[in-house]
Amino acid sequence: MANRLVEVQHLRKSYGEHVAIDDVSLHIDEGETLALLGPNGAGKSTTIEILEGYRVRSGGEVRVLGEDPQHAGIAWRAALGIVLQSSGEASVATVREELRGLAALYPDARAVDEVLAVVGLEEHAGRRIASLSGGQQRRVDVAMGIVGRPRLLFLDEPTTGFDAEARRGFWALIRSLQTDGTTILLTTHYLEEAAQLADRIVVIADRRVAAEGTPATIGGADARVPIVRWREGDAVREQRTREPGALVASLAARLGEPEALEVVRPSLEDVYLDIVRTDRGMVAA
Ligand SMILES: Nc1ncnc2c1ncn2[C@@H]1O[C@H](COP(=O)(O)OP(=O)(O)OP(=O)(O)O)[C@@H](O)[C@H]1O
Repeated sequence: MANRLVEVQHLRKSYGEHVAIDDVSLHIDEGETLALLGPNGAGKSTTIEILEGYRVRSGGEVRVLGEDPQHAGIAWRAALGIVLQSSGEASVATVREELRGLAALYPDARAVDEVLAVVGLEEHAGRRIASLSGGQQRRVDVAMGIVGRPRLLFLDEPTTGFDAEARRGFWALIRSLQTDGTTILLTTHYLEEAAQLADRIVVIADRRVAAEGTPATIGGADARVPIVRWREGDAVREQRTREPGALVASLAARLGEPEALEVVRPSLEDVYLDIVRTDRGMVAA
């Protein structure tokens, strides 16, 4: 049976009168990457920071690496890698100095040069962190999260501010950590990122888990039914069908070459938006 590194049951957190999360249950098995998705303010950072031991929960059960984060000690913390949503003040130390200092605190740290190469910061190793661009500073955050060779890595919106090429590079980095067996909890607003990296996805909306599944199955089979779209006179027509080929053939028989014909398979982003809108009681577009 898979080794469960994270187990959350009926988690609840309120800030005074305001209930931020009401009933969140999820788990992560060793070696898995779980993406936690949800609209702004849904409670993703709150959930992650409770798992990291930075916030005190109001109710429910939480086990991370077998311990309750509220009472876990320094050895437990050394097994975690944490990339917070914002890193706060940028250090005046150089990238290499900062990583060396941090690596010295861990029992089995990665070599600093290896980490610099992996996050693509070799050429900037001698620069002060405060002088780097936003995307480069984010890579430093990721480097600091992985230098201790964590068993469990928390990535809270890690690629915000990355350009498209840097984001692809980051995905390659995460894949290499996955190959090494690192277990990862990721939050992101980039649905393509979740589709690329996650083994499983949990969507939080309206303070609860609204959906759970793999990138290919979340939202149910009906959410993936292809849409055939074409123009007929002035009107754009569309029809959802499990047999798009047959529909296209019948359109071609009736109309000749149909204008503006396309067959669209809903992306994870389409499915996610349906889940979130349905949860808010809105009619899915
Ligand atoms: N320290 C705090 N005090 C009061 N309310 C808070 C605090 N931290 C978060 N909240 C509230 O709790 C809710 C959940 O916030 P959280 O930051 O966990 O959401 P999120 O899903 O991470 O959002 P985003 O995608 O915007 O980062 C929000 O309504 C937020 O305003």
